[in-house]
Amino acid sequence: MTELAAPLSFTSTKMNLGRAGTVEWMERVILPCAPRLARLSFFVCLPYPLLSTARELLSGSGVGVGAQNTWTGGGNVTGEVSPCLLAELGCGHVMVGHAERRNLFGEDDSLVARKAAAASEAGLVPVVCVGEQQRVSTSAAARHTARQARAALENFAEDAPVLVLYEPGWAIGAERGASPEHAAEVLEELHRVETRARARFLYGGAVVAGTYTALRERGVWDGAALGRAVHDVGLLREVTAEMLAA
Ligand SMILES: O=C[C@H](O)COP(=O)(O)O
Repeated sequence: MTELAAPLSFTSTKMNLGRAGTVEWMERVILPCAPRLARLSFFVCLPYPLLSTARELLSGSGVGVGAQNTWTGGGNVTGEVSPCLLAELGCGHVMVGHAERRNLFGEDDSLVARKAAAASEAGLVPVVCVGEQQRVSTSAAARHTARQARAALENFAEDAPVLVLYEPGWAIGAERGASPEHAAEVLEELHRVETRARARFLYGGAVVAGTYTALRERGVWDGAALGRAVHDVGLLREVTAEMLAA
């Protein structure tokens, strides 16, 4: 069994906070929790225009900065942001293939694969997001998710680090996330198709205190992505304490 010293965690603010809101949130929630967040190798994925501000604010805190999306390289693509620029701006990670991008912009596995490869070549760690959009049976979810991961990482460098985030679309913002049993079966399938030594597996979707422990009891999860759990300092302390103790 693969064991990690401490689980990994991150969050994405999506488009929910402007500049002032992001600064306020970081000062009120992230910086006070920074010592424990650093133990979780925590990073925040932000809209492009806020990356430099965040880098400055979080400098020396141990909390990293990541992007929510990227493109497949550089060149003449109006309106996109290359992974090389993200690396230059100090990002360590970039999300690719989030459920919302697949849903709203029709991003498919082939595009996600090209983005992941380009991100990795630029020195970023891609967070490859996979998961069923609608509620389906556990076996169907496992097959679907494993197929997405296989396609996204088919030509990915064998020795490069990658985070695979299982985040079922239906669990995002839902009252409850996937049951540990459901997630465990999906994870098992993900481990079967993705065997790179430096691949790490995270769960996301309605994560609360207790989620990570319940998942860990049923499989080798390397961490969890936090959404609503990062809105409030008390909640974040609770969830991260539980993760560090798991
Ligand atoms: O994109 C997914 C979110 O980060 C999950 O958010 P949530 O934990 O509030 O459901």
